[in-house]
Amino acid sequence: MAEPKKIIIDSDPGIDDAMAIFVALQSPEVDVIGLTTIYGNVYTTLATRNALHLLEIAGRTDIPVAEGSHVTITKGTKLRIADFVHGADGLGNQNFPPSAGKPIEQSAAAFLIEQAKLYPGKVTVVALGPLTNIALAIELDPGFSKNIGQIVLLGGAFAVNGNVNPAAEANIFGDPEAADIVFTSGADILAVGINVTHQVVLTDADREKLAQSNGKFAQYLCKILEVYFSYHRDAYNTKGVYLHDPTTLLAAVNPSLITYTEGVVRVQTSGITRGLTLFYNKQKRFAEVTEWTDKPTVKVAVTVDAPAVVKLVMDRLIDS
Ligand SMILES: O=c1[nH]cnc2c1ncn2[C@@H]1O[C@H](CO)[C@@H](O)[C@H]1O
Repeated sequence: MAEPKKIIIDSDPGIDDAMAIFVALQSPEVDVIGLTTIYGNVYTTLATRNALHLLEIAGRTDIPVAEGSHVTITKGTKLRIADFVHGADGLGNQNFPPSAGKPIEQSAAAFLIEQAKLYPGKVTVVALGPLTNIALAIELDPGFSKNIGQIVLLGGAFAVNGNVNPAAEANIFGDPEAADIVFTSGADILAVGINVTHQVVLTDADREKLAQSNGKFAQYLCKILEVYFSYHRDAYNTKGVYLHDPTTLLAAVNPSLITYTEGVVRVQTSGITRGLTLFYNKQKRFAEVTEWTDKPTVKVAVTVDAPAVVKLVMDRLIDS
C-alpha cells in the first residue's frame, strides 16, 4: 500500500467535525499529523478544548493541536457562532469535562507553514471551518501556497442557496476576505460546497445502526448527535443530517468519491451577498478585464457518490 497521505485538519468542532476527525483517525489511507483550530461552530478557545477532548477520547493525544485565530483576517471580532447547530459546548450540550491536554506553543498558521515546508507538496490541509488560518499562512509565507500539497475545503454554495442566508454558506460567511485570499492564492484547492454535501445524509435509521453497534466512536457520536438532528428537523424539515465535514474529509482521503470542475472562484465581501462564492468556468472570453481574469483556477466538487460516503462513515465509526 502507498505511504499514507499526511493531513492536517483545520476545524471548529462541532458535531460533524467530531465525526470527520474520528473517520480520519480510522482511515489507514491518511496520517493525521495535527489538528488546528478556528472559530465557527464555537469560539476558537472552545474549538481547541474540543479538539483536545476528541483526541483524548480517541486515545491519540500524540497528535499536536495548534490553536488558530480568534479574529477574522481583517481583525474582525464580531463573529457568527453556530451554537444553535451544535449546542453551546459545540458537542451536543454534553458538557464533557475538560481534557488534560494542552495546545502546542505554535499558532495554527505557524504550524501549517512549518509542516508544509518540512514535507513540500506532501501535506493536505482539510479545512472544515472559516479560512482565516489558511489565509494567514498564505500572507505570512509567500512559499506556502506552493509548499502545501492540497487544500481540501468545506465551503461555498455553488449555484445553490447558502445556509446562513440565500447568498452565503457558513464557512465562507465566517471570513469572506480570508476565503477570497485562499481561492486566489494559486494553491492546489478542492472546494466542496453545500451543493455537494447536502446530497450526503445520515438518516435516523443510520443513527440507530450506530447506536446498536459496539463501535467506540459510534457510541460517543450517538451521545452528541441529537442536537444536530433536532436542528435539521427544525431548519430543513428532514429526519436526517447533512454530513458536511465527513464528506469533505473523505474527498481528501479518496478523491474518486467525487467529480469536480475547474475554474476561478471569487468571494463577495460586501453588501447583501457578502460571502457569496462565484465560480467562473472560463468558457467565455469576456471583452473586458474582470476581477476573475488571470486568477488561478481551483477545483470545485460537482457530484459525490453519496451512498459510498455514508457507507464509509458508518463502517469506520462502527469498526472502532
Ligand atoms: O444553518 C447553518 N448556519 C451555520 N452553520 C451551519 C448551518 N448549517 C450547517 N452549518 C455548519 O456549517 C458548515 C457547513 O456550512 C458545517 O460545518 C455545519 O456544521
